[in-house]
Amino acid sequence: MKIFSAEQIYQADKSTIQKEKIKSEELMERAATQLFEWMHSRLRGTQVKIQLFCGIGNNGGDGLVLARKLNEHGYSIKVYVVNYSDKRSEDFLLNLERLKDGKVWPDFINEESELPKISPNDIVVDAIFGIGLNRAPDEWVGNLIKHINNSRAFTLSVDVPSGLPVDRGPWEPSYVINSSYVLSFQVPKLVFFLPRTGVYVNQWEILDIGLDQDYISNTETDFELIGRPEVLPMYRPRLKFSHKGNYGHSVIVGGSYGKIGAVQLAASSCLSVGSGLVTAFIPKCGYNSLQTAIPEVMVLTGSREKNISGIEIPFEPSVIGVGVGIGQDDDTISAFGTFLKKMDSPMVIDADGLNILSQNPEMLSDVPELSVLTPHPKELERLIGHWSSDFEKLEKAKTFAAQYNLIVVIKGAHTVTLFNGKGYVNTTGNPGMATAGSGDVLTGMITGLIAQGYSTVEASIFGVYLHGLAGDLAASTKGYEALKASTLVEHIGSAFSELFRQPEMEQKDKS
Ligand SMILES: NC(=O)C1=CN([C@@H]2O[C@H](COP(=O)(O)OP(=O)(O)OC[C@H]3O[C@@H](n4cnc5c(N)ncnc54)[C@H](OP(=O)(O)O)[C@@H]3O)[C@@H](O)[C@H]2O)[C@@H](O)CC1
Ligand SMILES: Nc1ncnc2c1ncn2[C@@H]1O[C@H](COP(=O)(O)OP(=O)(O)O)[C@@H](O)[C@H]1O
Ligand SMILES: [K+]
Repeated sequence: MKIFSAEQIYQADKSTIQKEKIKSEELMERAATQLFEWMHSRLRGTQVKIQLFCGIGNNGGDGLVLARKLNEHGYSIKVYVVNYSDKRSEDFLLNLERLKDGKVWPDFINEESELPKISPNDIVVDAIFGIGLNRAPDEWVGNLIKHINNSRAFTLSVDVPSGLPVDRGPWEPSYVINSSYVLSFQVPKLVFFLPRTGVYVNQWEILDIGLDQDYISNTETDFELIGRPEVLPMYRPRLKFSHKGNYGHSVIVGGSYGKIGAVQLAASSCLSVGSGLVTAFIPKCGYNSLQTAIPEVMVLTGSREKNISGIEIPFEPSVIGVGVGIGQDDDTISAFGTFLKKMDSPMVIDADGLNILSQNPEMLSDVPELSVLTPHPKELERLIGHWSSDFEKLEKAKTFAAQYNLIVVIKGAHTVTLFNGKGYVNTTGNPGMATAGSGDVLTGMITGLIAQGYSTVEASIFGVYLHGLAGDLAASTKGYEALKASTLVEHIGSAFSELFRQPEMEQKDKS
């Protein structure tokens, strides 16, 4: 699903109005009707107090239309207009009149007003600012936002949490609504998925308000949300008369004394994702444990006992995944540098492989183009330097990826894969995956997919999705805390099956 910028959403809006020959107020009515139906289908007339805080733009207009509809259906409502500017939008004004026609008179809140009482049992509708926010809210509006947050009432945000700009970080982090639920129009907003701004959004859902589909499909976006519909077409079915030679030979290079487990996890996930053959290249100390733990994996050892000091692979592998548990001994660093110089086909680089690159940036130009780098935020910071907002991070990482023609997978709650100026935002995964070794599993999975013929960018997007899905399936039986990286590996198979689960089967399961 495409993630639009605010500018593109306004364009979609315009294009819909022109094409359907409707007025903007009709689009607002359509949007707010969706909001109303969402609430009404859940509340079914329950007499809970609903406090609606409406700004003076179109987001506020949506709130006013919703208030009118709630009122018509007998809900107990209280409407406030947060009067932060004289520049009221036309559709706001029109709907203010319509609300008054229905004998609802809002209270106007300004700098002098007392803060209204909000009980934790109330429902707050947050329609103060939408995607039109273009500067920090004034202090008194910020204080109102803080007051709403402190009330602990269920807060339903219209389109976006008020105070959260959609194309940058907030000016003042405490002047943003902490939304219990965001009902966002037509397209998801990037800020919902980034670590510093996603925290304002507990849950979100898209309401289809029928914006122009032609515009949506013909418009290129900088970011795309990756769900099942996006990854299914990437899947490469296994053929009946195929053999292991058709699915590639992966090599996992890594490990050092005390960190052989990282290679074990990567090699075993590489096999589980379907690589035909897997060889691990490790220091001698890991030979027995690895051979014992995973009989399917072939093991090559370097000349040293405790670390890798030279990387020699006596055959032509389909792909190499390097770096997990490899450490940063001087001779490992120089072995890695020599190895990069020899290599010309794309590889996957993780963990200390990345740390070696950040400390020896001259090696970056030897990384084969289209290779995949899988940093967690700390590793990324070492590679690209500090950032002051998620947006700056993405820009810097994009520039870095473009400079070396690489794929950069920024791991986290919503892993973002960057390639060719575009970001692919993952939707699977859960906090149970914040556990030792889960990144090693991802490295093995991406490597194993490349071995089978997936392009490196597809392997990254698909691998990240499957990895998160395996995590979600694992969490559904193990919970978050008990989830271990090896449990992720065990669930890779069911993650594949889950991809092909039919909606009918899901329905049956529920009944
Ligand atoms: N296509 C769709 O998806 C549809 C969208 N719809 C809805 O429209 C919403 C966008 O509405 P919007 O453009 O009127 O902007 P909104 O967020 O209400 O802000 C109002 C104005 O406030 C101002 N302002 C900005 N920052 C400020 C600040 N800090 N302190 C004080 N003032 C500030 C700024 O005006 P300025 O003062 O800069 O001239 C701004 O224009 C969208 O989120 C959705 O809910 C639906 O109705 C139909 C279909
Ligand atoms: N809160 C979370 N939600 C979803 N996925 C997560 C979360 N925390 C971590 N992950 C995933 O788990 C993996 C952790 O990788 P990493 O930090 O490299 O772990 P390790 O170095 O221990 O192997 C990444 O793929 C990341 O996306
Ligand atoms: K809002």
